[in-house]
Amino acid sequence: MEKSKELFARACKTIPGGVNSPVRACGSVGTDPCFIARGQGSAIFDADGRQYIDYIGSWGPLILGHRHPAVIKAIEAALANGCTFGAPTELEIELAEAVVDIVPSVEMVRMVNSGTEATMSAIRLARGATGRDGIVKFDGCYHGHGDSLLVAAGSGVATLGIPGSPGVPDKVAESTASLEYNNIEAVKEYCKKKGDRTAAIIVEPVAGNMGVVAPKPEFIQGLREVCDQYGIVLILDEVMTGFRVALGGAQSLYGVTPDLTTMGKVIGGGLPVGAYGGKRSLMEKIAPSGPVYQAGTLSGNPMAMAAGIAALKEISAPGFYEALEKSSQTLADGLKKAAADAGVEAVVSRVGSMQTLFFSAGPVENFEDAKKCDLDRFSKFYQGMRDEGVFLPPSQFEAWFVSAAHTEADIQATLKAAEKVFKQL
Ligand SMILES: N[C@H](C=O)CCC(=O)O
Repeated sequence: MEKSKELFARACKTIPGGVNSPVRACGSVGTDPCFIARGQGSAIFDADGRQYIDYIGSWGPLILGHRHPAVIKAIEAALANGCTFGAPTELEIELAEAVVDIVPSVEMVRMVNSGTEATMSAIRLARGATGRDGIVKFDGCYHGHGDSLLVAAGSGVATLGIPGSPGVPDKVAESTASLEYNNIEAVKEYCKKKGDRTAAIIVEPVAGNMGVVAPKPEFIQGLREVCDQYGIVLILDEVMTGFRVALGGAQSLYGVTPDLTTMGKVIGGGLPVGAYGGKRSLMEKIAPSGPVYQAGTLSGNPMAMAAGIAALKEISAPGFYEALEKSSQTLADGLKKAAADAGVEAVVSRVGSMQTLFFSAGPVENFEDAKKCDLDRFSKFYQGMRDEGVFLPPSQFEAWFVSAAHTEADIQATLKAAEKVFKQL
């Protein structure tokens, strides 16, 4: 028996579904997960010793690839002083200062341990600051698994085809409205009726959890105007896009200034870090400087802070995003050509180093478009690529991530594999 299969059977006995996050199980693409033994640069190696070119990148954090020397060195140096203290350290200030320097809308920032924690805390802050309960999100956007935000969510919720989750009280779900992504008119209509009861509008400025869907400029910029009109807190959820689509995140690409930004993934350099930050007047409402409570035993963990600082330093180097854009574009253009040459209807939707291949004849602009794509074809494509040594997210409702560790040879090998697999579809 293969080692991955053996490990999966063993995991299923003690871990629900055999995994610690549903999308890893690969059930929707009709296969079992690969158990991973190690990673290096753009490559990962499974428990059976097979090597893959990795486009999951731990779902986004690994913009520098696996085991980047600067990140490893920083973690080792922090570890030498101890794992955790539950008391402030200078490293926390350094990471906070780096974030404030890079993202102009963030005047103050609080570190947490995950993107979910960041969005949950930002929602609480918006409710506490406005005295309102209502939240607006968008169909197919995913903001972690907090109760208020699982309504019509993307990512694993979309992959499993479930509308929400049992266990979320109706009262909580009722305070969240989910509207169509990229439809600013729907937001204006909603706010005419309920704007004065809405605490926050939260959005992925580039959707990555229904597959990658770019925002229409009038949508993303229109949200700012609506929030100003009704006194609503605008939260850009940049857990995926922050430090990813540009150094300053999607807000710098689209020229939108949010009240609050949620961050995760790249900010931790591969260790568990989330953060939320924004206007000083809002952030000062957080305990202990204000009444909105939020805390964390391991928040600001020294190893995680050190990894984040090292990662942000690397990605701030001149030319970093230009090089990433070049390899991402080569991959996207090559995939489009390979699909067209094979007579396969496909759309590559890309913003920077995030992209998704949709099996669709037309553009994908919202969750409804994404759900209409040929998911069966996606499953076959996924399996074919995996057999060829290319490790893609096992769901169309996810983003592929290109990292600085992907070489021209990696991209060309991926395209060669895709040419072969498209022809088999
Ligand atoms: N799309 C999710 C996060 O961004 C994928 C990660 C997970 O659910 O485990």
